[in-house]
Amino acid sequence: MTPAARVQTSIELLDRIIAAAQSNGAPADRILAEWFRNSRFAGSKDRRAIRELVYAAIRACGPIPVSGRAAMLRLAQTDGTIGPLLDGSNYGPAPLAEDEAVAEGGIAPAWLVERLEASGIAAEEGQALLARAPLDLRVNTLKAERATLKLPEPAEPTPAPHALRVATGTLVEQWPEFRDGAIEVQDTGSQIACLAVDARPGETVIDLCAGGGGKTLALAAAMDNQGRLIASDTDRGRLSRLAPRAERAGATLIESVLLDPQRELEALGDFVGQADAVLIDAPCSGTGTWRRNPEARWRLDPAQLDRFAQVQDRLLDLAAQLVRPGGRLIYVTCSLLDLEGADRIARFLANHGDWRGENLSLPLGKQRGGGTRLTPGRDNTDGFFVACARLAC
Ligand SMILES: C[S@@+](CC[C@H](N)C(=O)[O-])C[C@H]1O[C@@H](n2cnc3c(N)ncnc32)[C@H](O)[C@@H]1O
Repeated sequence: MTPAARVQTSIELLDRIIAAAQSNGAPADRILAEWFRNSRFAGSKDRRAIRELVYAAIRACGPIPVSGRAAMLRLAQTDGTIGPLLDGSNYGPAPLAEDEAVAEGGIAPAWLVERLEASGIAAEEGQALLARAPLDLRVNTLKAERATLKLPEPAEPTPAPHALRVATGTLVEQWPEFRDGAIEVQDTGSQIACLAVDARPGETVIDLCAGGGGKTLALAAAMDNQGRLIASDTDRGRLSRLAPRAERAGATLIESVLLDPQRELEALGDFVGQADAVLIDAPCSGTGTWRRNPEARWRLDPAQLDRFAQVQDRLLDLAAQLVRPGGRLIYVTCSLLDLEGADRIARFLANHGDWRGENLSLPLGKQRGGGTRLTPGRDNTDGFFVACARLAC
């Protein structure tokens, strides 16, 4: 493909990504993967260039752009190589017309920027939300140790005890160490959220919103396969991804429990008042993960944020019923908004007099309200809010 054809293809893909964001359709990654699958004429260099152009254009626009071309024109204001390619050549984009729409820049739509600022995320912290995310691994202590593990490419330790950082784009899934379960891909922030659970061998631990089990696997390793580890979720598809991952990781203690939405306690009845710890990795806006999913900024609205907060409150109340006297619950969201972090744990503690907030001592992050917040700017992790509460004995 010519460089101009790559730009035009990126514009067309951006149109699809914008339409999908407006209709709650497929995420950008899936739209790109599908196009690559169906466009055999595009070689690996074309694919890499198109992916980079598309993501750079998404990052360049704050609010949702009116069109892919408007997004590309925005990017052209900072990337001088694009303008000359708007030349009307075969398969290339049409030349620039007078008064063409150029998308607005910025970090996010204005209402969301306001919410972030009110939550203490502005200036450099705001810019960092759109940087490129590093690629972190967790060494699975059921199979290996960070100090002695040999990997095919250089890897640097991060402040999480089992984490290693490798060059972004490294195809770790092809490494024998990945296939053998010695390593998992997991952001350092996510690993630190698991540390907050302080799961011990022999305990009964519930990972209430386990999804595909990213955190469950870290808890299994912390428990050294001893005790009971319940992985529950309402999403059958996500939960079904856990079993093969657990097998690869040698995590043998995990019990998966599919929950019925609104009737979660029916499947978890045996655990009422029994768990030493319940992790609530709650569904949220994902504002802390924009480095990986920058178009997620275009999918949020204020009503949706309020709905997330309601679900988070419900899950906190539900989890509290599962904890034994003296046990703990750990509340986590990958959001930087106080509405989904400090405000939620404050409400929980205000409504449950027999629970106390507990300070966490974590290798990264800074106190925010009744919890610890990790941010892409300060900690170079995904953004997380993590809080711990303990039930009186
Ligand atoms: C942030 S994701 C979890 C990610 C996962 N813990 C990991 O580390 O990979 C939130 C999960 O909550 C689940 N969820 C939503 N509503 C739920 C409910 N009422 N009970 C349990 N899980 C729920 C979603 O299906 C989703 O998998």
